[in-house]
Amino acid sequence: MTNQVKIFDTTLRDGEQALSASLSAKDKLQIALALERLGVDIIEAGFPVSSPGDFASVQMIAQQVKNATVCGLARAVKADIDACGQALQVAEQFRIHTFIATSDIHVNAKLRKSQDEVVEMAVAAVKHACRYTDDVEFSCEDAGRTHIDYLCRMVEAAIDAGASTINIPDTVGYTTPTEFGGIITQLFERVPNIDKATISVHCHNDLGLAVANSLAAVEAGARQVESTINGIGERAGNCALEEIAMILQTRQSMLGLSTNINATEISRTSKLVSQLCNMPVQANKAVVGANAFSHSSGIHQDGVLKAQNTYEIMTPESVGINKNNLNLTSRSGRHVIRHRLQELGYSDTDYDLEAIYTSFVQLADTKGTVYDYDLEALLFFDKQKHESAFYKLSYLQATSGHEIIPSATVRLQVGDTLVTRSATGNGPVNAAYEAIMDILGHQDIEIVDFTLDSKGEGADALAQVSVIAQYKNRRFHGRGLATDIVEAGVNALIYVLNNTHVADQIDQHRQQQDSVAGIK
Ligand SMILES: CC(=O)SCCNC(=O)CCNC(=O)[C@H](O)C(C)(C)COP(=O)(O)OP(=O)(O)OC[C@H]1O[C@@H](n2cnc3c(N)ncnc32)[C@H](O)[C@@H]1OP(=O)(O)O
Ligand SMILES: CC(C)C(=O)C(=O)O
Ligand SMILES: [Mg+2]
Repeated sequence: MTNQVKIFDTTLRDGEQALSASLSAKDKLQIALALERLGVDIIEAGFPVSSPGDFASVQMIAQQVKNATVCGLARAVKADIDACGQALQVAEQFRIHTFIATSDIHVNAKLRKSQDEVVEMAVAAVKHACRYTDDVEFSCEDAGRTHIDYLCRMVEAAIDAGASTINIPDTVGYTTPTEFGGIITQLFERVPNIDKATISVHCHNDLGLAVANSLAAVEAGARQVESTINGIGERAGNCALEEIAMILQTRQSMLGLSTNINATEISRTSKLVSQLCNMPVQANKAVVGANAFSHSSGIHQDGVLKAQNTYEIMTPESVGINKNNLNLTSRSGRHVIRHRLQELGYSDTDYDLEAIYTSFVQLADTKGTVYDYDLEALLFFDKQKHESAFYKLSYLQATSGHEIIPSATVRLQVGDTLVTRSATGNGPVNAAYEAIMDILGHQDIEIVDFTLDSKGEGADALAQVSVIAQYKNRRFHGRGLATDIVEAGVNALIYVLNNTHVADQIDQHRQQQDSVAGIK
């Protein structure tokens, strides 16, 4: 048996089933090309019979993707298989995936057929699909709840009919790893022609076991895993591609298995899918969550600073993330504070670590995460910081709507002077930001993250904007809250500007001290 596990991606088919808004053909193509770069073996691009739009996007993907097999789904129905064959035939390599349910509950209640009739439909479907291609996959829907004798009978019949891949789905995420691995073992033991097909698994996550069940199946001999980026899919989703791929890579010496996945593309692909599908990734999601490579507690941060593998079983770089993240929170300790201050250019003699640490813990208790600026402010100006804001909003008017150019007028108090500017932009927030940048004389401030949240429920919720900006070599965080989204955005930027202003003062102060001490 081969040690190579094929990765079958069904983000565009099972994943898409779970989206509140369908993806456009252009979005689907963009995802398919990202999956190709990621190195998946098979891309299930859609269900061509379901709509003319799906047919067209499967066809477009089949035309453009060259380095993966493009696949389409079809019920055990001639018209579905014909639609699949027609959409896919332009591809360099394609697969028809046909399926029918095999559990008693589905056969009786949903299909309303006898078991014999269902076997006949499956065999006829596989044979019909083989008229288009040798690469035919057959799935026993709800295999996880199918009686093992009937499952063995169905698998044998489908292989005899010409299926080269047999997929065993746990359609409703009902099984447990030992149980699911046991089903795969029994198929290998009891189906006489099993060696003529690749055994695949397709696990859903209703009990949070999709990845564990897929792994158990692979350990029992399955050599294809069906999965989706970020685990999106029907209900609680499917086996997360990035998780199973990183399990096989990280534990390769124990499992002895490999895939064609280029793991350094994982982060980028995850972000693309999350953005186009409008499905945020939870911060603590394995491999791709914002916190997957963040360390927040002092003991861990100390460990990671001494040796990264104390708390990292894979590197962020291995999945395409630049660097791990050491969050400064009230759980942090002195080692990480000293490390961060060193990164910001301060040497041990510039500050009293014990005094800074005491103020830091107090600030972190009230603020949550402490950013670079906050840390520096503790060194110099903390107390005065907010009392004497250098920039204050004095007036804001923004206009936006359908078919008008968004514009904004902003009046800022800059020290003792009032300055007013107007600008246009691609939206009212952008226009207001342009006006502010004009007031500042286009200082070198880059907005690297802009997050808008609603605080409260319903349309009258408050808008909270969080902005992270890069200024010189530091990152500044600002938050703004208002009933108006534009005002919240402007408040967040002004918060940042006041911090950059203080940072400039700190720099001047340090330069003066250095020159007094005779340092160039
Ligand atoms: C587990 C899975 O994820 S399976 C894939 C699920 N994905 C989708 O359903 C998305 C695409 N589906 C669609 O666009 C539509 O459901 C279509 C075009 C396939 C069918 O639409 P309709 O003809 O209107 O049927 P509808 O969806 O209401 O009902 C499904 C019919 O297919 C039958 N059916 C379900 N699965 C299969 C199968 N694998 N093979 C044959 N018939 C099947 C059902 O028994 C039902 O038949 P009935 O009309 O005789 O009762
Ligand atoms: C069509 C099949 C493979 C499926 O999505 C499932 O059973 O969950
Ligand atoms: Mg599914």
